[in-house]
Amino acid sequence: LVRTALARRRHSRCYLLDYVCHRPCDDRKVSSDTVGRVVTRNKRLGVPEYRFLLRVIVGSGIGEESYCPRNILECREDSPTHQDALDEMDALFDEAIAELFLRSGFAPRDVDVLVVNVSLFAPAPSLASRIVRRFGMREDVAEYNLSGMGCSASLISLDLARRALRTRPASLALVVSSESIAPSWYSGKDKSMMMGNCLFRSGGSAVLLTNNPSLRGRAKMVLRHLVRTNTCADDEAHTCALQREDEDGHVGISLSKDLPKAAVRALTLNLRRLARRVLPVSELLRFAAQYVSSKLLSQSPVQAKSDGRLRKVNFKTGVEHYCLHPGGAAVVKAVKESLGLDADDVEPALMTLCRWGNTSASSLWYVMSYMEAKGRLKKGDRAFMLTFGSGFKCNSCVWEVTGDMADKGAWADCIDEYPPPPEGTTTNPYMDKYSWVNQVDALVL
Ligand SMILES: CC(C)(COP(=O)(O)OP(=O)(O)OC[C@H]1O[C@@H](n2cnc3c(N)ncnc32)[C@H](O)[C@@H]1OP(=O)(O)O)[C@@H](O)C(=O)NCCC(=O)NCCSC(=O)CC(=O)O
Repeated sequence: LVRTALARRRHSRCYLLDYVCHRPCDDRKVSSDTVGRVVTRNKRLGVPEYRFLLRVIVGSGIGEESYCPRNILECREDSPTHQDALDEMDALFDEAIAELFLRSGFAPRDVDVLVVNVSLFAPAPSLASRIVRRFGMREDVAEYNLSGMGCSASLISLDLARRALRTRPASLALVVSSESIAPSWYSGKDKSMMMGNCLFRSGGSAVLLTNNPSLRGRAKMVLRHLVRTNTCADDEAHTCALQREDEDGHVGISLSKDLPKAAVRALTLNLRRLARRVLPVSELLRFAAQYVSSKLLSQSPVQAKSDGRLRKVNFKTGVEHYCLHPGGAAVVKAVKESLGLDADDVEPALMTLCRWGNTSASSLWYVMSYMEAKGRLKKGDRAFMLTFGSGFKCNSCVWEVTGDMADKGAWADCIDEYPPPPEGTTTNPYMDKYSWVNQVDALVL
């Protein structure tokens, strides 16, 4: 009985064997010139919208090297075809999944579980079926396809994959996360919906997991905890990232100004459940003692707020690295403040925004890859992954590094260029080219 229990426990572990972040072809890069052309050919927009877009894209910190689908480069953002959406996905499959098999030495027929998440594109047959066919996977592969689950879906897929593995001893799972940008360009002039065009870019990730104890020695990390939280029942939270039509009938994703606030609320709920599993007893006791003493002293909320330590656990006692969803500069800043992090902790998320943009569900794997490429992840370290997504959802997990993590991955040719020199010593390419919109009289154009 003991032996069976131990074997079951061993097989319930979830190891990360390897992962690949998609690097689209160089000719799909979105330079500031490209953005200028896309914006000015939209005849619905005028100087007030140009000024807004300039402010948002400069504030987002996105550089010159993120990627978009070909239909946008070919001036067809307003009339995408079904094939455009399929092409964007196929480019991810053919590059990232193929590289993952090549690097890991596993064959497509070794895969027992396949989970795919892409929010805004759900063709029939599914994208999961498309991958099975494209790579010639086995007839009995358990395939799952998730859509409409937003930017936090990669951890939902991870959760699904690890649960599916539990019923299949010594198996392999492939998790593919992406977002479909090709059919999702917003052409109207509602500010909350124009923001998405500035933030979201093409990307994707392919992640190989196993519960096979004999592969433990080849694993990069082991999954220690995963917690999923949603605030979907709250109206404000539910509508803060919402696909809808504007008043002229243009469809897009509207992002509310309250989104960072909703993210912090969902994060608080998530941490309530995660903290007790991750933090050392000494930190939990310290927090409990301070909480009780602040209650006994009937400390006013103002006093309590002025000394953040009274109210917050020190998360750094439980994890060393922060792999935060790069939803936008304001989202990263809100998380930084509520977790008491420093500039080093949020650098991987901000650099991911700068180089790749917000690639939705796959974003956090680019953040992990940045940390790995910088040589930050050492054996025994724990990395906290935190995602937010429409719903509203906050999902998090903690990995422990068990193997060598020294791959430069998608950052191979550029990791030394990040972080760029501090603001003030360089100029923003968008400001350089388009600051004139802040000077011209709206009536002149
Ligand atoms: C866009 C920004 C980078 C801009 O930052 P800045 O510091 O430069 O400036 P700022 O915040 O003052 O905003 C600049 C101008 O935009 C306006 N503004 C800001 N947010 C807005 C919104 N949601 N809707 C409409 N307008 C908005 C401000 O009022 C201001 O206009 P004015 O000058 O007129 O006052 C930041 O605001 C940001 O990161 N916002 C959060 C983005 C977000 O929601 N990301 C989540 C994506 S969803 C996701 O990742 C998950 C998922 O989809 O599932």
